[in-house]
Amino acid sequence: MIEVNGLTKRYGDVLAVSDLTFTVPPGQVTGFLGPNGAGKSTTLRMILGLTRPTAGTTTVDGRPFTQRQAGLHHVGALLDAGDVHPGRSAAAHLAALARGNGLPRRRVREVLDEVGLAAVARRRVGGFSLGMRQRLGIATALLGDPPVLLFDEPVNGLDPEGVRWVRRLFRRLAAEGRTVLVSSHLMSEMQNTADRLVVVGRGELIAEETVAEFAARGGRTRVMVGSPQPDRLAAVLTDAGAAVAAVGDGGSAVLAVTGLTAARIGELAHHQRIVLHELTARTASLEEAFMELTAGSADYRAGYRAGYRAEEGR
Ligand SMILES: Nc1ncnc2c1ncn2[C@@H]1O[C@H](COP(=O)(O)OP(=O)(O)OP(=O)(O)O)[C@@H](O)[C@H]1O
Repeated sequence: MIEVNGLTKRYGDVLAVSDLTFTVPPGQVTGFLGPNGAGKSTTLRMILGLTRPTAGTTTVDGRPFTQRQAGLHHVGALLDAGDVHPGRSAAAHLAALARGNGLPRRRVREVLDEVGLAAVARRRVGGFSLGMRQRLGIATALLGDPPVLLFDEPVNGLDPEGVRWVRRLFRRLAAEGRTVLVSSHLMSEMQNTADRLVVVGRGELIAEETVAEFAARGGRTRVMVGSPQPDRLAAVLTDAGAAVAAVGDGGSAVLAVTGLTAARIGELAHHQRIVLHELTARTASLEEAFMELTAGSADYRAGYRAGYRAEEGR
């Protein structure tokens, strides 16, 4: 179990992490999601005691990680896959870590097998692809057979087969009762892997919930409405309580409307004698729900009043 309490990190004017509180329970995969720069890496580094918090605390199984004597036995982490001496072989890199942490030599062979690098164990890491480096980073995290595992963007550089493999690995580690925290900036990577999500944006906690709860949020429907009279229509719909955003770039204006059914929008338009060219209900994907959540969907209403808020794509 990882507990993060009121965690804050300031770099000069930048508030990288702001009063963050969440827990990561054992036996589950927790996705740590947020756009680039949201503060995920900084948080992981603070959990590991590599970065000192400006305020707040983090504990691993009840104690600050820095108070743990045998680090790799307690927490395994993949932070930066590039952080390996390029002249060393994968086996030599892992053997040095095993020695330094009092781990049996056989663990090197076991984790190399586990991550599929046994055949290239003697090759210099400098010649490894990004995907192979990620696998080596995962092997390093597994080396001490720890109950708590942190992975920072582990899927970067992996091919589709690698992505499937890493998903199965995380699920198995959680099924063994371990605490697994995996950061990503893509919802699509997490929706088939994680049980729970901790979502951050601009250093702040946005949501902490199960993927099922998040999916319910993602299942929200919005209605795409095309009209040659978008300004009047948008005013009518916002007055009726809807959130309205403009979609696309010119041509026939299309509004993305949430908070009213397609039938109600049609009735309102008819009542106000506003012409409609399109009226289509769309269910948002989880990725869209995530983007909307992290972009601050509350801006939609204000966004319309200040002029349309342009959205990309549909
Ligand atoms: N050592 C540092 N000095 C100054 N600013 C930093 C430092 N480390 C991080 N930051 C800033 O803190 C913020 C959060 O960065 P962080 O790397 O934790 O985010 P992230 O969610 O991991 O993003 P990414 O997915 O891009 O890695 C960013 O604005 C970043 O520029």
